[in-house]
Amino acid sequence: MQLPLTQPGADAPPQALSATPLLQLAQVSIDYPQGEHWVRATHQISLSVMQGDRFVLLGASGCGKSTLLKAIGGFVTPSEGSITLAGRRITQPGPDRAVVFQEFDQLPPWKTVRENVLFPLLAARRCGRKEAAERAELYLAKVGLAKFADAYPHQLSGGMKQRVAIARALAMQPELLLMDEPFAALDALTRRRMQDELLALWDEFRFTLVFVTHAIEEALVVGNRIAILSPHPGRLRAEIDSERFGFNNAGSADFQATTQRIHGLLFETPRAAAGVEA
Ligand SMILES: Nc1ncnc2c1ncn2[C@@H]1O[C@H](COP(=O)(O)OP(=O)(O)OP(=O)(O)O)[C@@H](O)[C@H]1O
Repeated sequence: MQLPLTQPGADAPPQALSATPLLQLAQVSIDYPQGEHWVRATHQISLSVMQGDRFVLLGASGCGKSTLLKAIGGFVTPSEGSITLAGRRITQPGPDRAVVFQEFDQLPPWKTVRENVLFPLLAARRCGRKEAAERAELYLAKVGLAKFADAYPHQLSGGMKQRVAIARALAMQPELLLMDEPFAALDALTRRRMQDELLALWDEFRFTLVFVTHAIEEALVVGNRIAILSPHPGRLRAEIDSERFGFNNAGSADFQATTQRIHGLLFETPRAAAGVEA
């Protein structure tokens, strides 16, 4: 069976043809200084993310996924190319992009769960105090943590901390939710549950997500589109439409075949990737 792959630089998938991309990366290269030299982390990557996409950046360790996400967040400046959000060039971090990281220590430990969600809302003047309080209650309830609003991060499990980070990010009602391997440090059962909960939140709020992972199955389940990056430096190898995959068909022949093909693309085994090489 042939995968619905598009080659790098090819047109966007059919459902998006008439829409304007929310996020656009055009020929983005990023270099880091290393001694007297520069090391290229990503090379001329072009991508378009549509409103409501669950867009996954998938690649092996060191291929530049986090670097690309940091550049979208405005924390890293590309050496060439441009990144635009709703037509505006990204040059610095802003409250229109909320980030959830992998690390459990992303929540200030001296603030309660409620304060953790409230603080960025107030600091960014995203809304007034009353609305901020209402948003904090709403999103904490949505991630199942209403009863823990007065707890401190050290009193929570890893999964609960990630739920707070997600509530904090969603409460900002950002144009883009950026997630950098948010579930990678969780045990397998919790990880799966968190993926499920994230999809349920997306069903309700339809935010636009850019999600970094190195796990093929996670990419297929979470994403509706997947960009596959090759390593050293990271280049766009292929783009996959993964809308049809979910937990309900994770054992299917189609799912397994797609997993194998992606594996071939990631690790450049020509046979496995036959017919879908970029
Ligand atoms: N601050 C930095 N300074 C110098 N080099 C860096 C820096 N951050 C990342 N790099 C280099 O850039 C390349 C891409 O790193 P990056 O963390 O983006 O990859 P990744 O795909 O997210 O990897 P992983 O899945 O292991 O987190 C690597 O070679 C890394 O060593």
